[in-house]
Amino acid sequence: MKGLVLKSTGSWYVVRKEDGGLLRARLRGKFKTKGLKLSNPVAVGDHVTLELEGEEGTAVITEIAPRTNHIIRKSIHKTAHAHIIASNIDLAFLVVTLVSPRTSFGFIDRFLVTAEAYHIPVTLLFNKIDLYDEDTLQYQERVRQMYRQIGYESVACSAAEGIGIEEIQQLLDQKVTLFSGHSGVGKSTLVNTLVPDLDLKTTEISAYSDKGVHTTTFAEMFEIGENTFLIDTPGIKELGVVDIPKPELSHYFPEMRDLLQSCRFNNCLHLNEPGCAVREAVDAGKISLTRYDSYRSILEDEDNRR
Ligand SMILES: Nc1nc2c(ncn2[C@@H]2O[C@H](COP(=O)(O)OP(=O)(O)OP(=O)(O)O)[C@@H](O)[C@H]2O)c(=O)[nH]1
Ligand SMILES: [Zn+2]
Repeated sequence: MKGLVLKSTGSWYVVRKEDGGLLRARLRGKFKTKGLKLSNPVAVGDHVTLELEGEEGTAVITEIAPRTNHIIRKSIHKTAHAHIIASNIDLAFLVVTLVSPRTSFGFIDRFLVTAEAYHIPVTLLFNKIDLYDEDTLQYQERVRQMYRQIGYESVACSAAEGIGIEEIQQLLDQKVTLFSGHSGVGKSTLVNTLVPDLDLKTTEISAYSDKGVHTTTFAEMFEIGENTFLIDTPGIKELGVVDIPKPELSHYFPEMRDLLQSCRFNNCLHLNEPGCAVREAVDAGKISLTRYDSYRSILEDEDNRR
């Protein structure tokens, strides 16, 4: 039998069967995870093979289908171990706001770099546009244009006033979509506007979780329509940590990627090296200074982490 993992509660998983019904499933014995040292071999979003066991309607997970992608959180205690937050993500929505609170470009660009490294397409959702004055609206247009030019689409929306909701619903359709963003940008409000009956489904699923067992749930997947799923990652604002060697960082900036062959040195970090094609593009206004600043700031952080 095949299934889709919707939720992990420690040793038990909530799995959606192909007929839409839910099952409680667990792993048996040791489970091989190719090369990766993981604290959890099975993640939300995994497609698994199951065998029914006993009379209680529970199942055992015997196999995990290869993942198209996955996002990881490094364990704080055991640095060698990583925790897979979710897998097989078709699209990530990054909810941002220009006011109340203001999302920094540093945060946005860091998210985009990580998503590039994970091979997850991102669409930016500029929420709370009902609060924008004329100047902010114009500023927003310039910001959206900047991201559009390098390949990131965006939607201007207001969860509070129901603006842009249909457009977002069309983008979600038939996909597994991850919702991210800083606290307070309106993720919950947006999700509740998009899927008014989600609370109901949440309750149904949590009835399956073990009572009295203390576990931390990192992610949960919700079925919000035919073949359409949404992943919520409570408490996780970023996409996790990816170790990107400094000379490779520019590969994850789409607007820099095409220029890299043109730098004089093939290990160019695009800082002060002579004959740097990226610097030339920045000076010529072809690469935005905002993005270049983010690039430099991420490079510096890499220094600090070592
Ligand atoms: N004016 C306005 N307020 C909004 C909008 N969307 C959300 N809010 C408000 O912003 C505040 C934060 O919204 P939440 O949905 O809780 O934000 P969140 O991103 O889920 O925050 P966390 O749960 O902390 O991650 C609430 O007071 C919402 O009512 C919007 O489109 N316009
Ligand atoms: Zn260069």
